[in-house]
Amino acid sequence: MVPPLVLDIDGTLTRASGGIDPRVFEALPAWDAPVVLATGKAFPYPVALCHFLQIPERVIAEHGGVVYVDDEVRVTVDADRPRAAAEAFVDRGGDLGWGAADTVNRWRETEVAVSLDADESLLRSAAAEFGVDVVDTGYAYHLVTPGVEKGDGVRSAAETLGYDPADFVAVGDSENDVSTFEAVGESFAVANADDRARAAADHVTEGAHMDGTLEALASLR
Ligand SMILES: O=C(O)COP(=O)(O)O
Ligand SMILES: [Mg+2]
Repeated sequence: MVPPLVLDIDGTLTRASGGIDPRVFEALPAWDAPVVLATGKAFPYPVALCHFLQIPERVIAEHGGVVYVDDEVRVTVDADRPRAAAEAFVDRGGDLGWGAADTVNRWRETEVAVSLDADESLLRSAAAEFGVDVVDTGYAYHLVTPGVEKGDGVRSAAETLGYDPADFVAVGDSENDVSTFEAVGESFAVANADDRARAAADHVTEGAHMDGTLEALASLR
């Protein structure tokens, strides 16, 4: 019997050059236990990935701001403080960095993502003023209300699915996966992971990105 999984997306199910690794389309539908996607991305992105993978929609989005498992959606926080911080950042000349349509934030319900090209010190000072955390995923900065973490989403998703969080095995790559690693029974950081994720994980894979994730999954079979 294989364990249920919590999988990060960016850096974990992607290729080094970005974009989903096509091997995901074999590995995840074939996994014989629940798979929960836990990401910093806005809610529709992991839902769409589940949809196109043809797996049940089990999603922790926006770092735990939105948890969606078994037809139950929980929005755990509002976006007021992150949006106020983002507005102050923009008023002072900052640029979120996603263009006019801003599809990165357009459907985001609980936080605001900012391009890594942004002026980091301007962003951090606006965030500090509004009491908002800046989470650096390696793919974007996220303005997040303190206390919102993927790990809480993992506990809530596990409960809905009728599992103990410790039954889950997680794979991830960055500081936004540390709370996931703390919530589950066993954790893998892929080789491209940042220092915080590596330090928090039970194992660090030899392979990077999806190679590392497949290595972790093989060790569980
Ligand atoms: O959206 C991001 O910045 C990172 O997303 P991830 O949590 O799936 O790695
Ligand atoms: Mg990631």
